[in-house]
Amino acid sequence: MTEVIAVTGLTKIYGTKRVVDDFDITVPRGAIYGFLGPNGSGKTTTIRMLCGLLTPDAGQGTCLGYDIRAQADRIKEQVGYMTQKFSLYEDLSIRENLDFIGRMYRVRDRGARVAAALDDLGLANRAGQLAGTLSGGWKQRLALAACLLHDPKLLLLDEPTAGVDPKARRDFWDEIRRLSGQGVTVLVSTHYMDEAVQCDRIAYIAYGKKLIDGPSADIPKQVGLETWRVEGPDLAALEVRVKTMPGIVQVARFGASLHVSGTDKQAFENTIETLKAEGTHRWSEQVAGLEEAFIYLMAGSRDNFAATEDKVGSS
Ligand SMILES: Nc1ncnc2c1ncn2[C@@H]1O[C@H](COP(=O)(O)OP(=O)(O)OP(=O)(O)O)[C@@H](O)[C@H]1O
Repeated sequence: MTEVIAVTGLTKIYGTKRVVDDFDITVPRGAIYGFLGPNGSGKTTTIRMLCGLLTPDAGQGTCLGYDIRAQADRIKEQVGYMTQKFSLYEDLSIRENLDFIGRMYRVRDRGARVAAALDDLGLANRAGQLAGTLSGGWKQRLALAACLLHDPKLLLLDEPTAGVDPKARRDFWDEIRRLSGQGVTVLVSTHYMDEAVQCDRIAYIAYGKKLIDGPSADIPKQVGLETWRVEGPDLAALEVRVKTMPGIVQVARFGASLHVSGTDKQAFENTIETLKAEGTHRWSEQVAGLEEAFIYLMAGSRDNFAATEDKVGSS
């Protein structure tokens, strides 16, 4: 099986809200697939339908070769799911938590597996410490270790490093890369650019619909940003002025330069010509990268939950 997830038409409706709307996705084995999108856009609901925790209102397909409707229990056994909030027991010790998860999944050689996980984590000498006393970064490493105990073939990570410092995020991603290298497939929802750039493929979701999907390298093209880089004096003042000019949809600071982007080719190029003619700054055309595309997508995203509530309220 080369496709770990293959679903079409996935839909979930709560009341009058289609929180996931006709969602298709194919995830190849070993891929790191990023789910990007604003709050309330349906990422968690999608993940929960894929792993058999939630029954879709429409749609069909397979996850790990099992039917997402008829064989949800089989899927749950083989998936590692790390939820947004720390879901282990804060008043159990680190070892007790791992042992409990091992029992739940009926892990063979549980004692040895837990000991190995503690060693891998570097927590063997703190195994008796209560999980609730760990820092955010350590809690997240423990949660990852717990959801790996039963050797899942698919990892579903829902904003796994929210609120975790950059160093701990990097360590976490080193581990994810290592797992992916071993053939574990990873689906991860994220709001962070440094996580998005780690993904092989990206799907961008808003209002429950998938708007963009493809290999990370293709995303900037799909977003359709034209970008110029500008260097020179007083970039702060230039930034304020350029933002209001016709055809400009984004001005982002990259070190000692600005990246100025537009989507309407004609209007954008007219404005760039006007600015270049001023002769005060150095302008060079730039191939838009994932960073610009990510900033553009996330900046254009209102909180979908609030937006939906507005719509409901005003109707
Ligand atoms: N059990 C439920 N009952 C009613 N509405 C729900 C339920 N679960 C989710 N929703 C709504 O569905 C929408 C999508 O929520 P979901 O948590 O899937 O989004 P998300 O993209 O994961 O957001 P976030 O990044 O904030 O976690 C939201 O408007 C949410 O309020």
